Amino acid sequence: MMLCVKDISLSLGKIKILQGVSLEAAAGELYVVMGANGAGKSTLLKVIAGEYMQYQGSVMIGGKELKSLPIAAQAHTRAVLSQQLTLNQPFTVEEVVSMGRYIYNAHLSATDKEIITYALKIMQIQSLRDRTYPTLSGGQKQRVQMARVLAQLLEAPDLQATDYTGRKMLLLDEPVTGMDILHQQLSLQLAATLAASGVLVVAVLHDFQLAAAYASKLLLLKDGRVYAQGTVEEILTSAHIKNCFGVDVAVLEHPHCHYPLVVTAATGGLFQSPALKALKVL
Ligand SMILES: Nc1ncnc2c1ncn2[C@@H]1O[C@H](COP(=O)(O)OP(=O)(O)OP(=O)(O)O)[C@@H](O)[C@H]1O
Repeated sequence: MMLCVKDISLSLGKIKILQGVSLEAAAGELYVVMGANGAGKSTLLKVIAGEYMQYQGSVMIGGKELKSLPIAAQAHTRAVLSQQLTLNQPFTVEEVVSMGRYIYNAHLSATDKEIITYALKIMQIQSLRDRTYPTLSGGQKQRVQMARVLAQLLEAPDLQATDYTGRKMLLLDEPVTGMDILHQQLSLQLAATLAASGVLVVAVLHDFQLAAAYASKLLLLKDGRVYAQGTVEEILTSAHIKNCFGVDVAVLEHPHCHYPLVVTAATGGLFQSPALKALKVL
């Protein structure tokens, strides 16, 4: 098992953010974390990324306790796309993507440069390479960030040439926020392709359809605890979604695809009187 999180708890200030969270994910999986705003998804990802070392419990990556791994070794094994990354300095797109390679060498080799160009191409941002990052649109920025983590992860300018099994982990926190439908699909297909090459991918997603189509395993968090984990069919049920998100949905069989369709059952119902009481608005 490449990633084994056992009974972790984390408090920030006086608030318990995560309580008794456990999960296991193997190399090659596309492991999706879902849950309502504030459920603890980003915090869980940050713990796995080594950003909060004061957690209780254990996080084993490739058989080693996270706390015992030197920072450089961590950066070489995993790439992280964080939520709400702010970068206000006028770096160009190419410079931002290059940051993914500087963790290996202070001077970029010919291979590093090929990987950077390849990542720009995969995320379809070559035409933006000389633009400054702060001037980009939200979805364009997110594509640049995907290209940066891709550049960090790859060992060759090719998606499928290398077997990354047991060596690389990709952590994506809401990677498709602001992206149009093409680039959402492109990003998840990229994640799935990397998973097929042995990368362990952990992604926080809010979109049920993307999760249904691409997740190999799903974890549902509620109030800092694991509410349920399992396959797409086990997790994406109308009862689980109602309990975690407070919304009535219908889970339908997709007419053409192997995954379920999650559709909201009614519009406007949240502002009818009993529902408002349940939401504690009245
Ligand atoms: N540094 C912090 N200090 C105090 N509380 C924090 C901190 N970071 C997060 N929290 C709180 O922890 C809880 C979980 O936050 P987290 O960002 O993990 O949620 P999330 O599930 O990723 O939500 P979202 O869907 O909105 O991104 C929230 O109540 C948040 O306010």
